[in-house]
Amino acid sequence: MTLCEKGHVGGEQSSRNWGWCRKMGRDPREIPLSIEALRLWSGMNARIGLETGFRTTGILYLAESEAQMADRAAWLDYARPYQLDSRAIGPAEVDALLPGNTRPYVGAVYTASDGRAEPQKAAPAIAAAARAKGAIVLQNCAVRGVETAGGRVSAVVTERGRIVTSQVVVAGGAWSRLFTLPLGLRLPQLKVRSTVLRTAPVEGGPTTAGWTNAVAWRKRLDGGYSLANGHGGIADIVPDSFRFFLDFLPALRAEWNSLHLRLGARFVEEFLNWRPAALDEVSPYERVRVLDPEPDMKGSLAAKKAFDANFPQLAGARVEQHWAGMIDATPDAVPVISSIDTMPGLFVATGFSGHGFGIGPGAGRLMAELVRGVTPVVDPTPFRFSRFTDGSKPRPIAGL
Ligand SMILES: NCCCC(=O)O
Repeated sequence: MTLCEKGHVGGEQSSRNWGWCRKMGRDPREIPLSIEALRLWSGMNARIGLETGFRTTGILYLAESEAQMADRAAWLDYARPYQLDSRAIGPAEVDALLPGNTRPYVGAVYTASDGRAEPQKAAPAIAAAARAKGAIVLQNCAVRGVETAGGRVSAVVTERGRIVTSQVVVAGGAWSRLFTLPLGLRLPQLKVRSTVLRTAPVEGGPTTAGWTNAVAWRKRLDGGYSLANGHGGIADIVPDSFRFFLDFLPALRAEWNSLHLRLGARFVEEFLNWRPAALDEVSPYERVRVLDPEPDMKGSLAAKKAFDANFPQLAGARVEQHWAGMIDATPDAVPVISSIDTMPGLFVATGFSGHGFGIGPGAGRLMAELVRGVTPVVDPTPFRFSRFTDGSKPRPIAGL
């Protein structure tokens, strides 16, 4: 197995996300895969002999009104068949889980068995373990494209030469749409810019992660907190926003109150530079080794302010870093983990829609099983690429 990475392992979204590993709040189509992912996370450090930062900390989705509590708790109906430990709790239990919290909540949905890992540690550690098992991990080695023979995958062309192969998995995150375009695929994928900050280590405070309307927090392995704004991020308007407008219209309607649309430099950047190149030319993947978008400082500082208001005893915690990442989203907010019917040997794993880190180990297992042609750990049907081409009209499930 050879992994080609245009930059370095853990350079883009795998290191830039919140670090949450959760079953709670998942789209029902993802619940079985998230259960498998949490099972794998819980044994990951022992399995690879390295520290990923995974800890079972519990996660709270907090409610500020009875109406919001009812919305949050509605998800429990989807989870019931799986007998998870997710449950609705009242204000007394919220207070017990959030020492020092000063904001009143009417309750929360709580999953004690959910947790977090450290995005900046996990992917490099897992890659190192794969290497130790014989995988070849090539960094600074962009794949420019895929070659076929008789309609089947026959090779990938990298900036350093050709690799003959009959099977390729495109797991390109925000780049997957561009990469699959010359392969004749119409992968409806847009990007959401999400900003996170981290504080210096601080004594005390909750170990349970929490998500309010204003801020999401989780304790870090280094003793600080990772914080993000409670809203859904910034959707930069780019040429693909127009191409996929109708595909994403239901998602846009569902997320209208939490997404911020922006027209700015990203439109020009993608219009000019996000274009397929010939395989013997320098590709966009070499020109942008690491996609490092501008953090949304206003939103990030608002998150810190909200966290400080919740936990005044932690307000002195210094902000060490703000960063942003590009979430790659599909119209139904469910990933693609799929073979591609029109090109035997081609597989795609992408579109994790902001939930990819937590579900990653399960997604990796499922993709590997599809490639090997063995019985998959969960039903892969919800993740098939062909839902975008067979007239299914994929859309998010209302209320999630
Ligand atoms: N963009 C949200 C990241 C956390 C999560 O959904 O698990």
